[in-house]
Amino acid sequence: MLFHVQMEVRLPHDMPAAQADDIKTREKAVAQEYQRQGKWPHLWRVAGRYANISIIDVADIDELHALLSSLPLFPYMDIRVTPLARHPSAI
Ligand SMILES: O=C(O)C[C@H]1C=CC(=O)O1
Repeated sequence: MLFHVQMEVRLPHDMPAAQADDIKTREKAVAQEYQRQGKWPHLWRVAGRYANISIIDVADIDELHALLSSLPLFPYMDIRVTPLARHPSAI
């Protein structure tokens, strides 16, 4: 199943820089592992915002939730999910 996912990162302004850097380093490793597994085929930065638009390819909504909630930045992200169905005109 494909999901369009928009993630907006909102780190607390008073979070120490070292803690933020550690979370971002761990986030990158986890996100890249999901990409290697083929579960995260698209990851795009939204220009001008600390946000991304992603396509996630997983078996079902429970796996999607497990993936998203495993991300180190999960507690600091506003996440919007749109399930995608095949368009009848798509070739
Ligand atoms: O930077 C972001 O958009 C947030 C998050 C999503 C993947 C990743 O590596 O970081």
